Amino acid sequence: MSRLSAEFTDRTIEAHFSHHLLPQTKIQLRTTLLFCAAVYLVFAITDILALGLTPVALALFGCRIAVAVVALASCVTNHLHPHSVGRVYLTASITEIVGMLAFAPIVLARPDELPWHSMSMGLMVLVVYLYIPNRLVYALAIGVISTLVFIVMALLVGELSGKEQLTMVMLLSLANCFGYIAARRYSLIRREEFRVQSVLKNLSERDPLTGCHNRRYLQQELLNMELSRARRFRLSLAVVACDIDYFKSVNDTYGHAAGDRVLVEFAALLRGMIRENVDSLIRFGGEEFLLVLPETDLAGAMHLAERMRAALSAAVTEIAPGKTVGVTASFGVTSVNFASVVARFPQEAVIELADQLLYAAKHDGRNTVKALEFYGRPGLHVAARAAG
Ligand SMILES: Nc1nc2c(ncn2[C@@H]2O[C@H](COP(=O)(O)OP(=O)(O)OP(=O)(O)O)[C@@H](O)[C@H]2O)c(=O)[nH]1
Repeated sequence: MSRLSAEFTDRTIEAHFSHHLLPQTKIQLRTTLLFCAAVYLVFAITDILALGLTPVALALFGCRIAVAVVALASCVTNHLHPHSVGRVYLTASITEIVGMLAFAPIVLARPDELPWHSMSMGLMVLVVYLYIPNRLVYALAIGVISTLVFIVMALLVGELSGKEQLTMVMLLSLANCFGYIAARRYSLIRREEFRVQSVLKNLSERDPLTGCHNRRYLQQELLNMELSRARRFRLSLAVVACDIDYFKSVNDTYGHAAGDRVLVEFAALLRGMIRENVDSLIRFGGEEFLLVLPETDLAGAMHLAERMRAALSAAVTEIAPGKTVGVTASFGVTSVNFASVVARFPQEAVIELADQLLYAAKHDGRNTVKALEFYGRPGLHVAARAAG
């Protein structure tokens, strides 16, 4: 993580983190902006008390209304673009800048009350760092620049003694320092929590040897999610079960470490042939893997399985310098087309069929692909029929 900006140095991880927090961030932004806008308007009372109901006080009220309108527009923009993280930061920054700009005429119109204005400025700076959700670097830039502008203005128009000027500068500098340090600490803690959560999630969902998803993830999340999606949009979903042939003899002949190497290479070969972020590869157990292929019909899945089978039988794994081993695999392929299948069935039924086909391929001499389409009948009757 970057020490200055308190963000992940890897932009992809940072984007993932921001999207993960987006719903919470938006609620926080809306609440804070509306609250700050209300406070800004209520403080018009101080203008009227200081200046009376004069045109200047009314002009200042206009500035306050402008801040409230920008805050409201920010909330509406974020509501209309629910998935944009960039827009959240942009609207937060614009509102902060407008809020700071609108403070300038108030200070200029009421120069006698500079100590109070300094206090308000300190509070506004803390709000920028700690309460309005924004990137820390933007908050830092807005906090520091507006503080400098305020100090210059105060020195030019105010009639503070040297001692008071020094106190004001010190207090506002401290507000910036404490605001930045606290916001940075908070930002780092939240990212560390996210990192730990991601590591734990990864550990519970992935197989440590091959990096593939594990059976638990398949059964508790993935398959259910993909089946529901395919059913909702009336799409095809294919499942391919594959298992290395005579894998026990690899272990027995070359040792367990060589067997592990073969498993890793096998998984890498399968992973290299599927669509990134669309298809999923699961280590189902031992040397058996499962592929879940959304929007894929039986012919497409069979074609892919056949390409995988051929690629594997042509490949070799280096298990020691200069020593290679070649393996083959058997494949069971099934697909369900929700454009025609309306019956509900337990998710295990698709895996069971792919598994049965895999063992049929083993019986048929191994290094082969067996495929059947899976379909259901009304009344929860589930059956399978051969493709084509
Ligand atoms: N090296 C290694 N071996 C494993 C792992 N998981 C399971 N195995 C081995 O995989 C082998 C599976 O053997 P079998 O179920 O008899 O299957 P096979 O020898 O591949 O025979 P067929 O599947 O019938 O072609 C066993 O020897 C297991 O110990 C693993 O993570 N690493």
